[in-house]
Amino acid sequence: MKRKNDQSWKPLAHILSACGIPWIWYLADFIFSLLISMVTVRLPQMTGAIMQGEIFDKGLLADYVGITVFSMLLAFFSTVFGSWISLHTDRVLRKKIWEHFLYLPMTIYQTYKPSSLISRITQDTSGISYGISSCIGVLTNTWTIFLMLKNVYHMSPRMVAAMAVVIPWLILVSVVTGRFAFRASCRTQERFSDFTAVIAERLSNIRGIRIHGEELTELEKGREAARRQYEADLYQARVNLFSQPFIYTSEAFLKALFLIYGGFLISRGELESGEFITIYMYLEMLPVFAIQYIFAYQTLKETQGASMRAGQLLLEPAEDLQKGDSLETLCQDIRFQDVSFRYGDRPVLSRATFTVPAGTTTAIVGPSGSGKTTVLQLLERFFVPDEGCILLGEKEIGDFRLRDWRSRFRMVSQNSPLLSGSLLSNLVYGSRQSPSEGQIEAAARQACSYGFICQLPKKFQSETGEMGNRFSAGERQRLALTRALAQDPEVLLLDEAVCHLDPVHASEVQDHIRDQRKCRSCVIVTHDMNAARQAGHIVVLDRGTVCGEGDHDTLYETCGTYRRLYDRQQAGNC
Ligand SMILES: Nc1ncnc2c1ncn2[C@@H]1O[C@H](COP(=O)(O)OP(=O)(O)OP(=O)(O)O)[C@@H](O)[C@H]1O
Repeated sequence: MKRKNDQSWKPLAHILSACGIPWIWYLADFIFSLLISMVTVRLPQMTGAIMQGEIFDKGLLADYVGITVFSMLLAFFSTVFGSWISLHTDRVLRKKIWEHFLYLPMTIYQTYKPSSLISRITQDTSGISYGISSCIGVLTNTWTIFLMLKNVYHMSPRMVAAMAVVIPWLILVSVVTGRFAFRASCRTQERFSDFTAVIAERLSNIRGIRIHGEELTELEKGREAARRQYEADLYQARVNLFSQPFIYTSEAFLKALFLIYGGFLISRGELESGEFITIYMYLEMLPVFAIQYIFAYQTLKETQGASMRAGQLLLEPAEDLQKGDSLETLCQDIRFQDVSFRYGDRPVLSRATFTVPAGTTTAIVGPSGSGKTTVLQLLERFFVPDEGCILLGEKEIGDFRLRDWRSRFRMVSQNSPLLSGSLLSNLVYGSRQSPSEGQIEAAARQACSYGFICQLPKKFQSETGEMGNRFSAGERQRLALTRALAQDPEVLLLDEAVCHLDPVHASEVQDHIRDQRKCRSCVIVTHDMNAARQAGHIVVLDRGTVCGEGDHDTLYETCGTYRRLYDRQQAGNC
């Protein structure tokens, strides 16, 4: 990962080229702006002519009024059109970034806190569209200045030469203030995303805060994040404050230079008074353009800052769900062969070798933290082994099309969050062909959720609340099981899938699942040794290594870890 303050333009360039920005509309806006420029340059010329004595020329006066009204109308439409394009660009960028987020590999979510990514979509996009508009403004200004200089050249070539003197000063001011603006923008973006992350994480876990009575601690954390945000905002304000003297000095410098020099040329008879008025009106405009240049450079640097993290994420390759061989069915054994895996620098699995036989229930048992859930994550291909390989028959599972592969599995985990929406929308979530009402009802009966769903006033149309928080953990687990069973996957992955259920419901659900398991492969991760005992095949993990594999009787005889886990639970049950 690159340094956060790396002032590279690559992420911005990537965003601009890859996100489907509506360039054709920007081109139209640009052409529109050029038209405005031509009118803007024409008006001072007409004013000069009128002041030079052509006040009684009715045609000129009518033209003057007409062009003034026309320029106002153009400016109005240009503003409306420009705002619309910016809003449209925001929408396009948000869509693209969201799409990319959905397909980023899970390893990226190991690196970035998901909640810190929120502002990449909500805030940074506006900075980028604003930057594009500023660039168009710069091009239009350049064109306007060119037209002005051309007109001034016809009136007095010496004035044009005088104008050229201030350009290096403008460049210097732009570069110096722009670099500070870039740093300030990076800092503000980072702090804003940290602040968002802190608040988002706390709000989604508000119950936990109340349960533990940690309101004061969290208040302090929120305050700290707000303080850091305040510091960054203050820095940005200081940069703006520091820029102002530079910017206004350039304006004063420009005006003074031209006025003095213009007056000098008039006194020598090298310039007409009407021409002087035209040039003076241009002079009045020039500092405004100069300031726009300076701010445009600043804005561009801010845009660079805003695009840095969103762009870097867009540069991360997304998972390709379509690449690889198609997979009709999973009717072969899956074999882990010398698989080693680490989260960052934390080793989790070490040369793990075992088999998940097809059409059988495999239980993965072992002490807490031994790597059981990680095995399921590797099976789902959320991660890839660092060493070794996972084979389906003779082929590496990475060779199969990811979309095909994942569609064969359905996982129910310890925490089975639902998405906000109706119960029904959650139960059909992820199914390629929506299960029929009958299938859903049958699955709900097997997962023991049918009873409590029927008691809800709106039954299957009931709202689930954020992350399903209108249901208890046990109910959420039963709903997650209902969803998995209704979708009838080839392989069920159950990670402590009944751990939140009371013993009656747990054993009822387990009985139903056991009946189901007869016709499909199932991998269960469990601390319930009685449930594990009933599995056809058991894998024992201890601190990331496989220390036993086989059925209950064999393992009880040969594997010390298994025997200890089993005996201790039986003793606890007595
Ligand atoms: N996303 C992660 N990032 C870093 N380390 C992780 C991550 N997930 C798990 N770990 C670590 O990897 C190890 C194995 O975790 P895993 O969840 O696979 O264990 P487990 O056997 O399923 O544990 P449990 O029985 O407690 O659910 C643990 O030490 C855990 O702290």
